[in-house]
Amino acid sequence: MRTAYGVDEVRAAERDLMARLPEGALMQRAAAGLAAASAELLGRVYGSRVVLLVGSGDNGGDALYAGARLARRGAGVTAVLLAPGRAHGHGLSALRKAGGAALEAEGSGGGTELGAEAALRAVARADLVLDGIVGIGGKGGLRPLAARFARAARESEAAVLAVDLPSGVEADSGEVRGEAVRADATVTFGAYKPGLLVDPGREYAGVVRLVPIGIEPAGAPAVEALQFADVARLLPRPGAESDKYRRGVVGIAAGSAQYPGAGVLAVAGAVRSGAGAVRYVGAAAGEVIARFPEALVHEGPPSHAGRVQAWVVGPGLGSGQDGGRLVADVLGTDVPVLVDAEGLRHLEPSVVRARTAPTLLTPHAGEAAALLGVPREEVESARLASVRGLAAAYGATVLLKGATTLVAAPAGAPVRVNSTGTAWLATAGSGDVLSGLAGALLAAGLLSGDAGAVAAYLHGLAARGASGGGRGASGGGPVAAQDVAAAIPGAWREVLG
Ligand SMILES: NC(=O)C1=CN([C@@H]2O[C@H](COP(=O)(O)OP(=O)(O)OC[C@H]3O[C@@H](n4cnc5c(N)ncnc54)[C@H](OP(=O)(O)O)[C@@H]3O)[C@@H](O)[C@H]2O)[C@@H](O)CC1
Ligand SMILES: [K+]
Repeated sequence: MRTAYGVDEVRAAERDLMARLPEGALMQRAAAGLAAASAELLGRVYGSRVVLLVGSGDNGGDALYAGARLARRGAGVTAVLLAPGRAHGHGLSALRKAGGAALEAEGSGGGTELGAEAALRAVARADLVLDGIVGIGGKGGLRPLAARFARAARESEAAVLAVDLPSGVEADSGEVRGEAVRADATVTFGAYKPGLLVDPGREYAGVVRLVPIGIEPAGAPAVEALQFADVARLLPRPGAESDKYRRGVVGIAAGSAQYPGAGVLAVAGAVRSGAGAVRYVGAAAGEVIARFPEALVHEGPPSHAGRVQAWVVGPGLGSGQDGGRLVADVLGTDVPVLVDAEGLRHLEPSVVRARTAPTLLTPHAGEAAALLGVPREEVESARLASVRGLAAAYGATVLLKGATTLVAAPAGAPVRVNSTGTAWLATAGSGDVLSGLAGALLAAGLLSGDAGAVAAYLHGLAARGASGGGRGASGGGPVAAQDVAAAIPGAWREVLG
């Protein structure tokens, strides 16, 4: 499991350790990790041009000490001081002693070159820029001078390495207000911060490397990401004695005369995901049976369809009264229910809260915005707060779709983040497949938070497999939703194998 801790937890762990170590020891560990990552990005340190963007806190101190190490190895290192009188004193001395220079980006203080213009020219000419403007002490959006240098770093050809986290990204949430540094890589210290795993912050961080400096945050992480081994542990495996009921019967109430395909794709996701049997209720029974003769189709309300261990309701339902009746009927059962897509339009918080069995809601940003009564942009810019808010309001587990998927439980457990997906996955019908997949896992007995996170993981992996993109998020070619469903068994084998 990859875990990420909030600023308060990291600070508390730092205090505990600092009390037992000589002064400056943690900063030296951080600087050593930064210098090693810098050397990797540069390829050759000797003769390279390195610029340090140095703010007024310890984040800038880390950059200065790393710069001193690089200067000793023959790099030409220039520190750009954004708050000249307040830069980390010992770090600045160390840099100067190692042969590095400093420019003052503000005011008309001393130094060999003056003013922001010279500093901006240095950034434009650099091979590597180290972003030590702010770390976990950052508050609000970047101030104007810092924002100007964040832009300059982005416009320069230099590789950009963020110290602890890209300046302008909120450590606890991944929110970005205005300008932020866009890094090719980030070296983070002691623990991942939520903002490095959650969009939009994640996109600014590039490749993230964790440098252990000895701190061990206590308590539950704020955010966690399942890894291969975690998913393998959670995946249901049929035993010799398993019959279809033990494997789990999943019910799918989806599709309409207008959108029969959504019903077919939700069934496809469930059939490919280990369900013992799939029952289908809805207007696309003919299409479903034609494609999946193994499905059991029923007429009448879902609650009369026979034994089911979990229901999926919503994909492709019309928004009319029929949809509302179907959702109400399914929510009235005492088994786990997943509500997706049009089904989400018929939700009453009080009805969901009153359920005794788990409910899993799977909105994309637009649907989440409608549920919260806010504009879509607000959900996209504050994804962590949005998913937590929805889970609390509905007393349900919520899976918020996106380039990274977030899964929040109502009782405030760590939010699960998944980034196995690929940009090719943003295609019509892929959400329907996800609902069938997650429904099958619910029917197999997984807890709703596990079912959501494991489904998101497999769905992303299947899409990568189908797109031929390997394990990278941007490779490969187009995929259709049915290709994703067909690739689920392969993704499953990959995890177990
Ligand atoms: N945790 C650990 O174990 C270890 C942590 N270490 C390192 O320490 C870092 C934390 O250092 P920190 O506490 O000194 O805060 P930091 O991030 O440098 O920023 C504070 C300064 O920024 C300023 N500022 C604030 N907001 C701003 C904005 N929007 N735009 C512009 N400026 C803004 C603010 O200015 P002020 O408000 O005071 O005017 C203040 O002076 C951490 O990220 C890691 O790199 C390592 O050395 C190893 C061990
Ligand atoms: K930084």
